[in-house]
Amino acid sequence: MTPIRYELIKTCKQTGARLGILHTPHGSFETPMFMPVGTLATVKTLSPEELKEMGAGVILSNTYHLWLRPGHDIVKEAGGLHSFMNWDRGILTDSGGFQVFSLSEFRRIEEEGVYFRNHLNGDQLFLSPEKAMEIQNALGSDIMMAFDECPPYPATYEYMKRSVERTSRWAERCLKAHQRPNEQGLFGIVQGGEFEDLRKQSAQDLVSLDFPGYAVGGLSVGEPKEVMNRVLEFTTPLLPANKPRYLMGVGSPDSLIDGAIRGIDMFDCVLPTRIGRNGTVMTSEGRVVIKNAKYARDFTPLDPNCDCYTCRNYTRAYIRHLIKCDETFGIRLTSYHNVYFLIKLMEQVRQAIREDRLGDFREQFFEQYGFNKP
Ligand SMILES: CNc1nc2c(CCNCC3CCCCC3)c3nc(N)[nH]c(=O)c3cc2[nH]1
Repeated sequence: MTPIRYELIKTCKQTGARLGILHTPHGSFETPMFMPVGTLATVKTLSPEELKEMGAGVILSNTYHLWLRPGHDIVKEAGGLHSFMNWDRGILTDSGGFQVFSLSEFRRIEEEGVYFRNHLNGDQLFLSPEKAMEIQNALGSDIMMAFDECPPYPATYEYMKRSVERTSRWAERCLKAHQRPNEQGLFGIVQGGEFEDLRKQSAQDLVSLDFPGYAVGGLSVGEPKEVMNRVLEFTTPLLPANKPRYLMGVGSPDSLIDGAIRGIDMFDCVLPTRIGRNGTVMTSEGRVVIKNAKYARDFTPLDPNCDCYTCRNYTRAYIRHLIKCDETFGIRLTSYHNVYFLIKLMEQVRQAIREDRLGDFREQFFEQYGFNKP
């Protein structure tokens, strides 16, 4: 029996968003949830204790990166990723498909797999469904992702159709290569771009293989937000209501709320730590670029409505000073706040679902954050 189980608690009467619990071998966590990204076996600058205190449940890592460095064999020898990085809650690993397309040039896609260059030293590499499963098996993640192609945006219908069919064949090969289905859950990834019939074909192919969970891939690749929302509107209903739905690579606060409203349960995004590293923070009143001179004598917290460690103890002026001086403590404070902000945003989304008012919450949040400003 699969170690991953989704429990639907209730549906928001105002929007249709779902409140659920994701049960994993490393704990049970409420959804909708935001999953911090820990590419190289660390959520950059933050400790596991800090992640726990802010309420992180599942974090992400990646087949491609850990295969290259330190090597999945070393992680396996350490007893798997949980012990290697001292994280005893949930871990989801992406299959490397996306990274091959986003990090590497000169790639060649064949039926057997993808030939590409190591983005660190230019060596020729080959990744396949079987190889991606071997690596994720060694990493010991609670949730593995099928090896897929995330096509570029935009792509022609013909290209997208061939890609969807190959991704479905690759998903089947992943299932066959799955060595420990009772210990690790494997999610299928729905592709098809913005073409409704291809999304339907992809979803039907994958649902017929009965995965414990499904991801909506191929989005947040440069398409307008209206396109993403439209694709979600006709894709999530194709997925079983009793299985978790993961929207890959999303995202900004508005996209998290709009994704939850369209039936998504799980999100991941590098945004909080990535923009945090250049001193940009998400606050309840919109983005703050802390290097801006206007904060030089601003002795208030990053976000007046935030109770995180950073906002309780430090001022904008101090954090601006650290970031401008390239002091490491500065990016720790901004990263902590940004991850905390998205995790707490999802707590507010879950509370709004409990009280059947996620539509009202969306209005109020968008207004305060400034998403509705023309
Ligand atoms: C940012 N937009 C976006 N990301 C996508 C991703 C990556 C999701 N994030 C994974 C982390 C990235 C950093 C390292 C750790 C794993 C996608 N992944 C896959 N496999 N397929 C997609 O269609 C797919 C589509 C995506 N769109």
